[in-house]
Amino acid sequence: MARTLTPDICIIGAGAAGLSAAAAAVTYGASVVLVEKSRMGGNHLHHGCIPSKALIAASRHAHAPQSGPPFGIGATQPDVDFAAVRQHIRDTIATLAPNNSAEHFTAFGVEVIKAEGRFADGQTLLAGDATVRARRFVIATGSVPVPPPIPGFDKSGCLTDETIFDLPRLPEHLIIIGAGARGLEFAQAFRRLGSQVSVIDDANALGAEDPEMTAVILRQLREEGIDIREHTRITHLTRLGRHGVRVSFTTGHRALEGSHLLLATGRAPDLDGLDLGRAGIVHGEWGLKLDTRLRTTNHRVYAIGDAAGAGESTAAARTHGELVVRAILFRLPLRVRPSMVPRIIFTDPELAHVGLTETEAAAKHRRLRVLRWPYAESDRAHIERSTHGHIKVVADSGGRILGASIAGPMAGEMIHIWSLALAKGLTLRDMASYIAPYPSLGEIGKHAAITYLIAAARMPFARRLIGILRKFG
Ligand SMILES: Cc1cc2nc3c(=O)[nH]c(=O)nc-3n(C[C@H](O)[C@H](O)[C@H](O)COP(=O)(O)OP(=O)(O)OC[C@H]3O[C@@H](n4cnc5c(N)ncnc54)[C@H](O)[C@@H]3O)c2cc1C
Ligand SMILES: NC(=O)c1ccc[n+]([C@@H]2O[C@H](COP(=O)([O-])OP(=O)(O)OC[C@H]3O[C@@H](n4cnc5c(N)ncnc54)[C@H](O)[C@@H]3O)[C@@H](O)[C@H]2O)c1
Repeated sequence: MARTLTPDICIIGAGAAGLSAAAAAVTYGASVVLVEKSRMGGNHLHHGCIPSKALIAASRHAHAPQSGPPFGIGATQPDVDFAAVRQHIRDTIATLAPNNSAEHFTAFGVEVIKAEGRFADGQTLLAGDATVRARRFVIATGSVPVPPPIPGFDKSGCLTDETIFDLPRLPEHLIIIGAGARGLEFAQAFRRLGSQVSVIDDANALGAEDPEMTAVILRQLREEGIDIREHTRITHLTRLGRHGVRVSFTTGHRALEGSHLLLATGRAPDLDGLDLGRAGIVHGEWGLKLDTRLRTTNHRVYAIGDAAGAGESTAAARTHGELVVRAILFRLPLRVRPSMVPRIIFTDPELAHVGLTETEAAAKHRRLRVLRWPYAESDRAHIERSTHGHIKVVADSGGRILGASIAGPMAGEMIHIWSLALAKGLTLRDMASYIAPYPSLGEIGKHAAITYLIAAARMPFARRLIGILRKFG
C-alpha cells in the first residue's frame, strides 16, 4: 500500500556511510528513513574492507610457515584449501552482518525501506511503495568500478570487487590492472595463497603515497615474486577460454597470458538511477558538485562516503556520516578535513599514513622538520626478525606535528597515536614525553620525536645553561 513518510532525515544507501549517519541521527532523537536497494552493509561489508581483509588474514597464515626457519621452526609448504578460504570470508561477513541488518536498525527506531531510491523532485524521494518527503536527504550510495578505456575490455571477462570473492578455485595466474591499494592488497594475498600474480599500472604503483614509504612495500612484494609493471600501457585485452586473458602492450613488450583478470583501477560515485536532475542536483562524469559542507547544489541534499567522491575509505565514510548529521540537526558548520582521516594499505608490511605528506606540507610551510626512525633500531623488531621499514614524521619549525607515515609491520596499529596527536594539535615534545611500553614497535615513533629534542639539547643556549648551573655545585 502506498504511504508517505516525513522524517527529519532520509538516507539513501546503507553502507558504512549511511549506517553511521543513521546511527548518529537516531541517537540524537531524529526521525530517520534509510533506503537500501541491495544488501544492508553495502560494499564495505560484502565486497570491500571486510572480505578483502578476511582474505588477507587467510593469506598471512599461508605465508607464516615460510618465515619459521630463523626461529628454529621448519618451513613447510602451505596446504591451501581455497574453498575453505572462501568459507572463512563468508563466515566473517555472516558474523558481522547482524550489526548492519535492517532488524538491528529498526530496533533503534530507523525506518528501513528495502528498495531503490530515486528523486521525484527537490524534496521528494520515491522508494518502493513509499513517498519520502524529508527535511534533509543524504546520498550515501557508494561507488562502482570504472571500466578502463582499453580495447577488448568489455569481452575480457574481467573480475571486479563484486565477483572476485566468489571464485570457486584459486587462479593459476592472476593479472591485476591497477597497482593502487586494492590491486596490491589482492596481489599479495593471492600470491601467498599460491597464485602467480602480475600487476600492471600505467603510472607509479601506489602513486598517491610518498615514494620513500612505498619503496618499502614494493620491495617486499617483488621479493615475494609478484611481477609489478609500472608505467606500462595495455593496448588490448583478448579473452582466452572461460576466464583466461591475453594482455597486449605497446610495441617492444611481449604479451602476457593469465588465467584470470582483475580490475583495480579505481572506483567512481554510484549515482545512476537516482534521477538527480529532477532534484536540481548538478553532477558530471567526475561525480557530484559539492560545497565544503558536503551539500549538493540542492542545499537540502548532502552526499557522504564514496558517493561524495574523494578519499574512499570506511574511516572517511563513517566520519562523514557523523559530521553530516551534526551539521543537519544543529545547523553547525561542517568542516571536513580529509587529511585527518588515517589510511592504511594492508599489505605485509603495512603502509599507514595520517595528516600531510612531506610534499603536501612543503607546499604549505616554509620550514619543516622531517624526522625518521628505523624498525632496525627497535628491540622488538629484532625479537620478531621484522626489521624492514621506518617511521617518518613531518612537523613545522616549532615542532607541531603535520603528518606521520609508517611503512613496516603493524603500521596500521601504530598510526593511532599519531592520528590522536594530529587531532589534538600535539607537538614532537608531547610525543617524546610519554612512557612507551617495552618492548613494543610503537617505541619507534617516540624515538623519532626524541631526535627533535636531541637537536634542541645540542643548541648553544642549552650548553650555556648547563655550564651556569654547574657552578652552583
Ligand atoms: C576491495 C576493497 C577493499 C577495501 N578496503 C578498505 C580498507 O581496508 N579500509 C577502508 O577504510 N576502506 C576500504 N575500502 C573502501 C571502503 O569499502 C569504502 O570506502 C566504503 O565501503 C564506502 O562506504 P559507503 O557507505 O560510501 O558505500 P558502500 O559501502 O558501497 O554503500 C553504499 C550502499 O548504497 C546502496 N545504494 C546505491 N544506490 C542506491 C539507491 N539508488 N537506492 C538505495 N540504495 C542504494 C548500495 O546498494 C550500497 O549498499 C575498500 C574497498 C574495496 C573495493
Ligand atoms: N586499505 C584501504 O584503506 C583501502 C584498500 C583498498 C581500497 N581503498 C580505497 O579505495 C579506493 C580505490 O582503490 P584503488 O586501488 O582501486 O584505486 P586507486 O585510485 O588508489 O588506484 C588505481 C590504480 O590504477 C591505475 N590505473 C588506472 N587506470 C589504469 C589503466 N587503464 N591501466 C593501468 N593502470 C591503471 C592508477 O594509476 C592507480 O595506480 C582508493 O581511494 C583507496 O584508498 C582503501
